[in-house]
Amino acid sequence: MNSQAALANMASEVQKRTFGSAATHIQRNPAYSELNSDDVSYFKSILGDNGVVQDEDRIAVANVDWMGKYRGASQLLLLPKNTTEVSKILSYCNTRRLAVVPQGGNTGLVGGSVPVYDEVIVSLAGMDKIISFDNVNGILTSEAGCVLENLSTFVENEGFIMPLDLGAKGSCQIGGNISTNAGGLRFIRYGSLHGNVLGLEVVLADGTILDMLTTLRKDNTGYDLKHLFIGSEGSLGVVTKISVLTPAKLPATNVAFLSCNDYTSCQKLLLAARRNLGEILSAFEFMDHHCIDLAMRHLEGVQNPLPASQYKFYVLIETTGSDESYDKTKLEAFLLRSMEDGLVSDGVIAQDISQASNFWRIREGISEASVKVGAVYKYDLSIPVEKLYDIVEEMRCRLGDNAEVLGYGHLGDGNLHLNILSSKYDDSTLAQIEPFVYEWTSSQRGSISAEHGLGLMKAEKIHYSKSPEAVQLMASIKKLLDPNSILNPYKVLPQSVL
Ligand SMILES: O=C(O)CC[C@@H](O)C(=O)O
Ligand SMILES: [Zn+2]
Repeated sequence: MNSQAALANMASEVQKRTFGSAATHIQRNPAYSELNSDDVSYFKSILGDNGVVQDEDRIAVANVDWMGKYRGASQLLLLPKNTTEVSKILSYCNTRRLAVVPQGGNTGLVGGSVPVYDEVIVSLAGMDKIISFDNVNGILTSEAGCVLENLSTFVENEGFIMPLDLGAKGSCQIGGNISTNAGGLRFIRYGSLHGNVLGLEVVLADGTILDMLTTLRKDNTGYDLKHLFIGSEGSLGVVTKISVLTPAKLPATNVAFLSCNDYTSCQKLLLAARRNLGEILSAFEFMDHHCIDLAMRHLEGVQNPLPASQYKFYVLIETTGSDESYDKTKLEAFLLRSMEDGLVSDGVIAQDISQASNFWRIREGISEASVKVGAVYKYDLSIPVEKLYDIVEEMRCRLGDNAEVLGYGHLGDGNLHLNILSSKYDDSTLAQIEPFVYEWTSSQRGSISAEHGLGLMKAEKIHYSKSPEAVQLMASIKKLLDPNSILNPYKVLPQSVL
């Protein structure tokens, strides 16, 4: 097969295997070169044989996302061990016009971390060293490929915690977390990575190493450029080192698992929790009963904390503070009062770590359980809390028996995860969901990507949440930093503006 025919074949294969409206009409950009044997030799000369992976099985793993939904056709996986090697890779790819996908733990949900066509995959997995920890100020500096859970364990041994926690912590990498501006379960208490990341080292598309790796809390010297890279999904540069502010670890954590009879009660409970638990409130997560049913069906070893009856909604509340008995008494009093006020129908406070882990396993495991069913359409929306559940109900009406619709997420942050489970991916189901879900979110002035990014899935949908002027400005920034558009192509921004 000649190379043109091979590419055409690859394109149609990618379209067949990659599901989602965004992917189906994007053509491979002909401006990109095709990889040749000289390129491979060059990469071997800088990375050694072990840093250049051509083994089909290993590349196959890196070509597909963890849901098995987005699949590229890359033939090359590179494993740099330091920033200089990343710089040499990008400088070469930029000159050669080879497109690149930076890859962290590949736990994303929007097809942002896998190739679309034959992009070279640059994995940060080999850059996983902790560089320093300032245990007076709680400032961690590390390479970007460190797995979040390893960093959590490290800082916890020092008496601190990571400001970020999420279900994928065992595989996701801090560089990927920062590149997607991951939100997660501690957002309500510690806020966004825009606030917690102090410094970054980033390699630009032409290989320039941009040293912004400060550990200062305050620094108003000019534009704060790191923010451009937090949440830009590897489309403006590759994050190679990070410094993060880690909050002190507090000794008392309590977790309650509650049920509510209706969504209005969940909202009122959130307000009551903010008022009554105040600064010790560290998580407020909600799930509808479809989520609990799914978790019980598909997660091994979990137990329903409230098995007596089926309730409509469940809420997980966590408090973290400095006084175990004071905090527990406060949470118990809050729970009792909420029951008297009719906001909570039933509830239980974890009596030990294993009960607390079971509560969290249910909440964190919903995403994992959702991909065991067949096909899952995932939407990650920011919507004003009072309207947040309306879209779940609208979707149920639209889809009827064709699908199971789940609503859960970080209620305390106004972030809904709308998951639609179906037996298989098909265009007719998709047509019932999109563009309605985006139009509806836009009509509420919500965001079509609260915390997962746009990736490939929503690159062409950005206009539902951003004005044409804002998108144009983003395109200008992309062209300035990556004029040959080699970094993570087809993602984040629509092709039409680039
Ligand atoms: O899979 C999803 O839709 C959500 C994943 C994650 O953000 C969560 O909060 O569990
Ligand atoms: Zn989430």
